[in-house]
Amino acid sequence: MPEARTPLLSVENLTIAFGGLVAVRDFSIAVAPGTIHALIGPNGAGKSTTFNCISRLYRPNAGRILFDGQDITRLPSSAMAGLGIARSFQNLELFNELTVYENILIGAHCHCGASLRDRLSARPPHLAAEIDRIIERTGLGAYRETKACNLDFGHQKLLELARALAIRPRLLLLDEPAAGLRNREIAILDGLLTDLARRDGLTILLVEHVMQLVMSISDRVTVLNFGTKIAEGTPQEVKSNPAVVEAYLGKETALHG
Ligand SMILES: Nc1ncnc2c1ncn2[C@@H]1O[C@H](COP(=O)(O)OP(=O)(O)OP(=O)(O)O)[C@@H](O)[C@H]1O
Repeated sequence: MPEARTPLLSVENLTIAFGGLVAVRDFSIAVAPGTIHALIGPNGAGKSTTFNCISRLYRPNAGRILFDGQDITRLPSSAMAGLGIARSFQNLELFNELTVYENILIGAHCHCGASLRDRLSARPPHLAAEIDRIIERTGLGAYRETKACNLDFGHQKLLELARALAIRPRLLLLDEPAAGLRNREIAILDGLLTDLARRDGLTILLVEHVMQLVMSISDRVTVLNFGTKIAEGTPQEVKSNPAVVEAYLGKETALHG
């Protein structure tokens, strides 16, 4: 059972406040290697804040974050890629004037700390083959030389995911990867994420509102409400949990993905 394995990522008793507002309180989560774990909850529940603590953009007031047994709570966000932690953002963070290939190339070079220009000019052949594999896998084959700004929204989202994959992560943190996607694109994302976890053994933690995707791909689901964990379990367990249904009251249909 995946749940019994030593977690790749553990968040222990995380608390973070903005002024007087406690955004996340005493929150813990354990993400087993090779699994897909979803973090869900109503708007303002603290999901992105938790993500920002894990990827070291925010500094928690209390608690610990362990990656593969190493305490990363005080490490800078710039150290994450080197450890094998990649993330995508809710608001896309692409280089609009660069092509699909170049955006992924920059992701692939992120370990080396070189300038943007150096990263673009250094094109070792082994990387080219790897980037082309990522481009094909993420369904961007027809857009290799297209500038990011000329892609439609769905393909821009896939490009963000492709760039995250280029760092060869062990842990992928995805902030609302399905937001704004059409059903057909969600189906592609579903297949891709499932394949990355099942075939490549990648560990994925995602924040997502699209319940159709969450319920389809997740091994475990953790539910936050008002900064506090209110439920955790398999998609089926979480879906029928009264506290979860109540948190989503008025939005119950959103849970039946
Ligand atoms: N940088 C910040 N400064 C002040 N308050 C913040 C900051 N970031 C988040 N918050 C507050 O913390 C709470 C949790 O916000 P957060 O964005 O983590 O929720 P969320 O679950 O990701 O919501 P959504 O699903 O709408 O993205 C909210 O009340 C929000 O206003």
